Amino acid sequence: MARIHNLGFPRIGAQRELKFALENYWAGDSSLTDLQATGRSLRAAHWQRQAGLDLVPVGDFAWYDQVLTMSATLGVLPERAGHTPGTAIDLDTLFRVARGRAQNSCCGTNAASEMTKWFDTNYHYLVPEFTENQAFHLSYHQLIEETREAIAQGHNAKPVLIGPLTYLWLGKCARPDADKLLLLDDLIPVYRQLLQALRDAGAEWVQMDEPILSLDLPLPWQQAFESTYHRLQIRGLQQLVANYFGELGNNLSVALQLPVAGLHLDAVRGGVEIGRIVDRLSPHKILSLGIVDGRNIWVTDLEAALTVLRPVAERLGDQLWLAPSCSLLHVPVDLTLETALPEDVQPWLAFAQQKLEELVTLKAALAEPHSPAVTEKLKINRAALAARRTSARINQVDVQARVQRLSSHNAFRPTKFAERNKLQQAKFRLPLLPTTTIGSFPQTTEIRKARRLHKQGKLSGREYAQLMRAEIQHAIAVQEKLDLDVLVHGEAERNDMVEYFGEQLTGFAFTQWGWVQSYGSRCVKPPIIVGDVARKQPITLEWARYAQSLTRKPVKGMLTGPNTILCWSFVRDDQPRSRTAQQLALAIRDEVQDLEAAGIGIIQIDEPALREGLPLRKKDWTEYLAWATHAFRVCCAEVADTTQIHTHMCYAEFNDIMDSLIALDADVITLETSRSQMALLDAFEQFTYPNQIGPGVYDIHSPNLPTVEWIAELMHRAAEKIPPQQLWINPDCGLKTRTWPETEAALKVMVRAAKKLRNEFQEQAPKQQATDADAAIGLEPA
Ligand SMILES: CN1c2c(nc(N)[nH]c2=O)NC[C@@H]1CNc1ccc(C(=O)N[C@@H](CCC(=O)N[C@@H](CCC(=O)N[C@@H](CCC(=O)O)C(=O)O)C(=O)O)C(=O)O)cc1
Ligand SMILES: N[C@@H](CCS)C(=O)O
Ligand SMILES: [Zn+2]
Repeated sequence: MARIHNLGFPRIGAQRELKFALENYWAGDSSLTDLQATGRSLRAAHWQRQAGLDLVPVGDFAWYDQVLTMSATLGVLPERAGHTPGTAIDLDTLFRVARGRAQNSCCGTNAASEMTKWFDTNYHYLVPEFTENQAFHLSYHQLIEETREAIAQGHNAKPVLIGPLTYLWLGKCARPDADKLLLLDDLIPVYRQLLQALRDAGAEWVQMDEPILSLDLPLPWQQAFESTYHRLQIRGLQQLVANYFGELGNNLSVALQLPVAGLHLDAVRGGVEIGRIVDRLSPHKILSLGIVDGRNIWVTDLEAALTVLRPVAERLGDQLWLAPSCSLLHVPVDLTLETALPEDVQPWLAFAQQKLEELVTLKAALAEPHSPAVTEKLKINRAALAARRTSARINQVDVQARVQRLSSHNAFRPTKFAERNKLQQAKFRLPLLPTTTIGSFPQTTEIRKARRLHKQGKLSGREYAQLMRAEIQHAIAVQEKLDLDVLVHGEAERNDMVEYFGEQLTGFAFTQWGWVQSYGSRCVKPPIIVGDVARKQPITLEWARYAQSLTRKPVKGMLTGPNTILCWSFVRDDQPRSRTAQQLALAIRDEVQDLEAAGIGIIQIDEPALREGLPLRKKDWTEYLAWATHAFRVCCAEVADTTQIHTHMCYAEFNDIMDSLIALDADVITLETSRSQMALLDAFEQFTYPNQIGPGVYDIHSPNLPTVEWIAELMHRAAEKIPPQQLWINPDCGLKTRTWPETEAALKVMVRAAKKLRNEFQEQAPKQQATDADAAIGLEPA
């Protein structure tokens, strides 16, 4: 009989219990003992929820991030966080690595570790930092202790580890050209030590996550797999190597030849490979099929799944395991908590809990296909799928016709940037190195409370709008006082940059408890794209108009781009993503045009998820980038030459998509660059990026205050790569997670640095160059 297991359960808690426990602890409002008690009770509850499975995961619980836990386990923490190599690690050290340490603490400041996207998800991990002579030591025992904890509670515990090759791949070396594979020899003995300890704690199986098997790997990395896993064999412990997020592709032979007891495949994204793998699987090896989608929230088509599974079960018998395609970290916990979803939509959905129940049904259906319970479950599933297929909620003929008309033109702005730039400079008359921010200002407790009361009906629409207008007024006043050049309204009215837009569009559904961890204690509640998308009414217009009415300086209109709405929502799976992106683009275009007509001359269309949406395999890039950049251009192709379009991106590497960034043809792009100390700009230099760039000059995730000297240093580095006439000065990203005092203090420093640099750059420039530059930025020649 097939066995069922899970790759990972969401740790944050159905009601974000871990988030609140962490934030209380960090604020000094609760003790470490309280925090640990919350952790223990969440783990126990989550294992209990999974008790119907044959094996439950351990190690999916992390205090901040599972990659950080692995780094701590292996003793790979930066010394600046107070870690002495070779010594045991405590939770506070872990948090210092993740969050940095503010200036006012007793021991100076330290920068947080860099955070970046976990494959193509909206989850962010902390990048392991390898030193020149990195040594590894088993330094942190959370996984071992939790394995004992689960076993003591009567569970068949399967510890989950990030495999050594994926772990190395995710990290960065002090010397960027260093060969990380050289670290393997020292790393493997510590993995062995860990595996032995897990076996001694009572584990029979471990899951070694190696999702880099979904990537195009260089040959030495492919070759390293077999010998690594040979060296990791431990008597009495069976290993399941798990690949997810894609097909194995040209890593298929590598995976099949691994000297391990089992292999997990992402059968949702890599379903085409099942036949080939079953045919070549060594006898006695376990094949775990990730048949239930761990990345989306639609119910599984159980009949279709069984059609795939039956012949495999026939061939493999007990050696077949069933699982979700990947960890359920990326979906909300429990659909049964939802009380406000449309009645017809609810049966179409499955969250983590329901996905595990689907596995139970699939197992039963393979074992006893004709049992009344199975027949009933399949009947309910069929009915849900049929109702969704034929629902009137899905189709809007006029939206589809509009998209149809769109597909034929490429949506480039007719006038070249160089010409637009002159016109825009003449209009806005901005100084050299204009200053701006990325959009959001602090989302204070008062703002969130007001929104909660409004949602509960305890604060009227008028009262709520009044409070939000007061926030806008405050944000504008602060920015004027700081003497920023291009202002923003501050996004006070938005719960989230994606959910907020979804709420104003047709075709979306929303959850109350559908929280998914984004990083650390921060969560998002992705809206669900159920049907065709269109704008119901203007979305941001009144807020933007109000903000602009308060100042003579330009206020940027602030929109979320179609690709980002797509990536950060749960998307429909009944049409190509590209078509949904086109529908979203038309909706955003309507908003852009309304803003322009209302006199908003600068409009930012955020696309931080453009890079995240990139397929993991290069062969799929061209097609994606063509439709994604097209969707962006659709939003702004028809604005006047004098309307300045900004875009913003964060948490991404851009080297490999520079052509596409250029193809967006935004007048200004603002980027997160401070943590890489402007290294991200190398690609912009190399490709002679033609338009304007605002490289982020300070990290908004840290409460650490930047200094004028540090910002000046970064901007000097930027100016070595990009002519100063093309540069803006801004923070890395939005300021919603900061407090007002931190925000004002940091921006004050930023503006001071900008003024200092302006003088410097203007003095340094040779006369002729200065004249050209002045003309380019709209100043009268001297
Ligand atoms: C830019 N980023 C974003 C990503 N994805 C998005 N969908 N949105 C993004 O902005 N991915 C990449 C990055 C990730 N960065 C962040 C940064 C900050 C957060 C964050 O702060 N999340 C909040 C939740 C935000 C939200 O939706 N708020 C709602 C509901 C607030 C709430 O919890 N209400 C409570 C009551 C609170 C009270 O009374 O004080 C309740 O309803 O019970 C809102 O503002 O209305 C978080 O708290 O984690 C996320 C990603
Ligand atoms: N405008 C958004 C972008 C975040 S990526 C903000 O400022 O929060
Ligand atoms: Zn950002």
